[in-house]
Amino acid sequence: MLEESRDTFESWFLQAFDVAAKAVWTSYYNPTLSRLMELLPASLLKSFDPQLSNVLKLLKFAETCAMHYEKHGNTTSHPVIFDSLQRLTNDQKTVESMDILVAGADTTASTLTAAILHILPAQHIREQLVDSLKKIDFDEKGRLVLSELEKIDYLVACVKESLRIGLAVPGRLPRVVPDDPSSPLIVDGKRVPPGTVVSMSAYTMHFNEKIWGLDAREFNPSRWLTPDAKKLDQYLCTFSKGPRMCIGQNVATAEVTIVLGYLFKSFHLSLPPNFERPKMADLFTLEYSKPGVHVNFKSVI
Ligand code: HEM
Repeated sequence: MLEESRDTFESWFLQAFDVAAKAVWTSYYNPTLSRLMELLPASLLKSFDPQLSNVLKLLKFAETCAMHYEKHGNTTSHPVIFDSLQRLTNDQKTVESMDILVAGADTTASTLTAAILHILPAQHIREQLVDSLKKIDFDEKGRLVLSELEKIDYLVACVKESLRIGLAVPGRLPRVVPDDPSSPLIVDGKRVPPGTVVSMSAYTMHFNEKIWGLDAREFNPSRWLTPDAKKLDQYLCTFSKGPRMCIGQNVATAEVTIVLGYLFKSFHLSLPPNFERPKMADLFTLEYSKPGVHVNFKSVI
């Protein structure tokens, strides 16, 4: 993917995400249209919108991954997701593969964009982060070890604050109230009938001043370093909560920790003088307008 374009991060893979993301609200609010599209053959769909061919290519890619496992089994030295999906039909395996590809890419990228956007203009935060990273060194293979990075409190605080303010999935996540008389859903003293669709959002939770204080909308990693900061963890719902919460949350947190650690240890990063903040749009995941965030890199070594 990185090799596809020399000067930009454009790739068919990411274009497929853009098209799929834009279709999310159509399928939410116009389920009949999205059901109709499911019935149409791929060739016809492509003639409606040529960009859809990248989504179909992504689906094909997911199918190839699932079929590769079917034919060869696990060819790696570690467990893979398909080991746990053996009860599913081939179509279901393809959809699960697609789910993981889509769920894990833009969300993590969006969180890192938020981190860069907030850390670079705030000199005191940037300097404190760079300073905190002096506690560790690259290993003999030039890598930063995750378990060592996780011991750097200020980096961990920056990661948590990026997950909070970046809220890569900002909107409401619907749930159906179960029919369980032993544990009815009571809100403000009123019983919500079973079958009702209810939802809450990371957006309302993460900007609630009663929880985070008057600076709820500011990027302030230090809020995670106070003596009673542990209690804030329960209000961080970037990955949702409960049985359907994100299965990739540990991978995502590790990725953000490693990338921030690596970037701020290896480079002097700065925003160009004519920098303009990209616009944000809630397309189920939080997307930033093109061309994204341009950053000046200067090697530390
Ligand atoms: C910062 C990065 C990420 C964020 C903010 C995020 C957020 C979320 C949220 C809020 C949900 C719940 C959706 C709902 O309740 O309807 C979810 C589900 C999911 N996420 Fe993530 N995610 C991230 C990274 C990842 C990664 C790296 C993977 C895979 C490697 C992943 C795989 C999944 C899957 C498969 C689900 C569906 C789980 C289910 O329905 O049981 N996510 N994610």
